[in-house]
Order: sequence, then structure tokens, then C-alpha cells
Amino acid sequence: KEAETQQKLANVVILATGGTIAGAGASAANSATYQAAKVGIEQLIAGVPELSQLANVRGEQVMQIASESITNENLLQLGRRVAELADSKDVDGIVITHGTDTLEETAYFLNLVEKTEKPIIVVGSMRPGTAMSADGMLNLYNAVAVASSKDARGKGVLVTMNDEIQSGRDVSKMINIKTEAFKSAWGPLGMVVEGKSYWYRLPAKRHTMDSEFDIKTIKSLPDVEIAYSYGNVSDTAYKALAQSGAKAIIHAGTGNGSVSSRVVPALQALRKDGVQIIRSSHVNAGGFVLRNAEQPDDKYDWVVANDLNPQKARVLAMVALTKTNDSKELQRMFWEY
Ligand SMILES: NC(=O)C[C@H](N)C(=O)O
Repeated sequence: KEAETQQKLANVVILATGGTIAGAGASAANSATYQAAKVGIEQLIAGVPELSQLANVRGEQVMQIASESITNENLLQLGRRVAELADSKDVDGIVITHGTDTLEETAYFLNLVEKTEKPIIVVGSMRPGTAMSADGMLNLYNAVAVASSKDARGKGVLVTMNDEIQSGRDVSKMINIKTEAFKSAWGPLGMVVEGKSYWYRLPAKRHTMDSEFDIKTIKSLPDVEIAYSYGNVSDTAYKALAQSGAKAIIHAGTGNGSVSSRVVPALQALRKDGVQIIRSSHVNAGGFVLRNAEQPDDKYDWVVANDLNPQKARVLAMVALTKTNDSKELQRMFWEY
């Protein structure tokens, strides 16, 4: 009988990378003071015995880091392992446990480069497992539930936090002290309740199977950097980033990606030197940058990120630059992905 139920359940692999979901604090009262990336994947799985009712689960420790320290090499390593598993006949879904600080970047990266319909779910937690009211157990349970459901196939990389199913492309960490930390300007795709998924909308942008990018052909990622804008900003950071070899600079602009008159000449000059200039916005609840609004992008040959925040724009720019250095092509990609 047991063998029969095992056969019917989906096979889900959990790739652990660290983060607060693998964090530990000194006491149960420590919800915000703790060390991330301390607990191994076997212990995480053992902490949620109910996972075995959802799927045949096995874990792999891919790395053990706090996600603020993730590198492009780490991203490629994770992406390649996800692709290998996605190609394997005995894997139905993949869950990635991840720190929440850069979770949105990894989820968007995988959404762009993994050629599979199989569910890929990225999940984290806001409190360590040692804290009162820790959120990691339920978030992980929900991730495995979505990863093992047929309904999640073909919907791109997903994120399960706070009972919501979010598109990995849209979702962003909006607040860092609440368990309802992850939001999308365009709303969640669905909900997970007691291990069952409820869907309400679909992603509109190209992803996974419909993407022109493939992890298997990406050898390395180019250097793309972000410079933050504010009142009285100088052009020092932009110039320094270009000098240290950045192929593109994401302008984390004010408002609708506006650029200070103190910075415009430097960005014009950098573009003439071959650096791609991509205008994004750092407004809190989600920016929206349009071509030739605020700045004459056609004239300066700049690119706009539209609704992608600066850190997501960096991810798309890196992936896009592995294919082209043509600013018109880059702009097309920024509209399509
Ligand atoms: N909540 C978290 O996971 C934060 C942690 N610094 C990380 O990203 O690894």
C-alpha cells in the first residue's frame, strides 16, 4: 500500500541554498536577530514531516549562504543544476530554498533561462525556524504542494511566500520585517491553502519554454551594475562603475526613471563609449518607466526597464547581453520579458 501511494505522488527535489529559512537564532524570541544559512537540508525536510503526504521529497544542499552574498557564479551553478533535474524523467517538480534578500533576482533569472514546463518554486522565510511563529515550515510545505501539482506546469518560475503564489518575474521583497514581505505590483497569481493551489491569473511575459535564453548555452554573465539616484546625486558612481568594466549600468532612478541634470552628460558620454544605459526606477511600490518620457531615449540611445525594478533589470540585462549588444534588441527584450 505504501509503495502504491509513493508511486502516485509526484517526485520533488528541494535544492537548498541557505537564507533565513535555514537560519537559527539564540532564543525563540529572536525573530530578527539570528544567523542565516545554518541548518542543512535534511534537517529542514525532517522539520516538516507532512511533506511526505504531498510528494516523494529528496533534498540537495547546493550551497549554504545568506542570499545577499550570492554571486553570478552561484546563479549559474544553481541554474545548471535546476536544468539537469528538469531534464530528468524521475523529477516532476523542483523547489529552491533561498534567502529572501535576492530571492526575486534568482527567481527571475531561472524564469528567463530554464527550458522546462515543470514547476520550479523558489521559497524563503522571514523568520528563522527557531523563532516563535516561524514562517518557513508553511512556506516550504506550500512550495512542495505547488511543485507537485500539475496545475503549476508551464506558468514560469513561481514564489510561495505568505500563502500566496507569485510570479517569479513580478514579485519583489517590499518590506523586511513582516512575513507579508513579498508583493507584486500586478498581484499574486494564486493562493495555496492546506496544500491545495487556487489560481486566478497567468503571467503575460515570455518565460521558460517561450524564452530565447537557455542556461545550457550561457557560459558566464557580463558585469552589469546599478547606480542609485537621489537629490544632489553626482556622476562619480556611474563613471567608476563603467571604469571598472561594467557593460551596462542600471540607473536606479527617481520617479519614472528620471535622471538628474548633474548625471545626464556622464550617461551620454558612457553610452558613446559603448556602455549600455538602462533607465529603471527605485520607487517603493513599483516603478514604471516609459521610453522618451523624462529623457529622450531615442536620441541618447538608452534603454528603459519599464516595470522591472533595478535589481530585476540587472538580471535581464546580464542575460540579454549574452545574446546581443544592440540597444534596440535590448529594448525589445525589456518589453517582452
Ligand atoms: N529573510 C532572509 O532570508 C534574509 C537573509 N539575509 C537572506 O537573504 O539570506
